[in-house]
Amino acid sequence: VTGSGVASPQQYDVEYLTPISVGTPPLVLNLNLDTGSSDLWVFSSELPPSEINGQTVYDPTKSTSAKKLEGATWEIEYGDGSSSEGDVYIDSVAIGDLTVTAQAVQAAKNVSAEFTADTNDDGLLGLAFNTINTVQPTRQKTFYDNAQSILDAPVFTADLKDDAPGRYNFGYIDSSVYTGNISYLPVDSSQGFWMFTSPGYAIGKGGYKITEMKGIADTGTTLLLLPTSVVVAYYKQVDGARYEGTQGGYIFACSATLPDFVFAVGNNARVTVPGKYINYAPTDSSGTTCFGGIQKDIGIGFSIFGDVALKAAFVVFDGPNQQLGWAAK
Ligand SMILES: O[C@H]1CN[C@@H](c2nc(-c3ccc(C(F)(F)F)cc3)no2)C1
Repeated sequence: VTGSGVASPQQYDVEYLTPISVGTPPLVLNLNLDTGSSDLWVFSSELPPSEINGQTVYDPTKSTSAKKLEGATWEIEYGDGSSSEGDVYIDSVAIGDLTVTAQAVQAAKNVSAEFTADTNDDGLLGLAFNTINTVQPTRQKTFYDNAQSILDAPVFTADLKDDAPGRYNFGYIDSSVYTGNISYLPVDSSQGFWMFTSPGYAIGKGGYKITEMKGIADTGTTLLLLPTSVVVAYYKQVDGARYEGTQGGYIFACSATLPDFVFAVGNNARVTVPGKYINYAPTDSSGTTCFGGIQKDIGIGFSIFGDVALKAAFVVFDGPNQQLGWAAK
């Protein structure tokens, strides 16, 4: 079995949403597929109406295949401080032709203001490792983990694009959407993430710099968060760029030319992030000052290769072999 879902960018590619069917009859929810977490949670009829603002809600009492997981609860907090919590139902979940009949669907009873404000996002579908699922007293498996036994190949791929629809594929590698070879790196899943180490980088036409960057492939994070030394070196190449505490990062004139950022995957493969992707978005409606797509990873404990980096590559997530594949496209 295989499955495929379109990944539609929201404004400024801040996140990508994929249509997922939940329950019987199938209810289509637009979920944020997040390789940096492992909970599948949805806006639900159990929320206070004040916390719903246009989202489609899952009502388990309307799904003939829903079964309450008695006594189970969950609560999660994301990197930006947003959060949600609720209870759990076992129900059918499908992405394209791929159906998992007994998937833990975490119904939200409360969501933080950031989620209420994100009107197109009906919830998240976590694609990291089961060990960081937050359901108590018994953690639940991710959609990908549940699907592995029926998938043609036990992998999923991410093909995110700059301001254009991309795709998440499950169970196969579509060789028509990437160029050259796929370079595989070992994954350290001990913290529950798709964590890998890039051995070095280059900035624009500059020389290659050997420096280990240990980070996670995280489709749910918008930007590319890197070690301070790398970020300082990058913005030294951008005239007028400066760190602006009140904005929370590096900013520059929107008219600035940004160099490409190249990171190594293994010892002889490279991913080139076009400078255009690193001119992330205006900081205000005047559009004179722009916010950088590369920022510091301070306080996280590792780097985060978010959408700014991932949309420059075709990425293969291979759980059973604990490896990440990277290809140009
Ligand atoms: O926690 C790490 C795991 N992956 C990253 C992630 N962050 C979000 C997120 C989505 C939507 C919102 C909101 F709508 F603005 F509230 C907030 C955070 N989704 O994945 C960070």
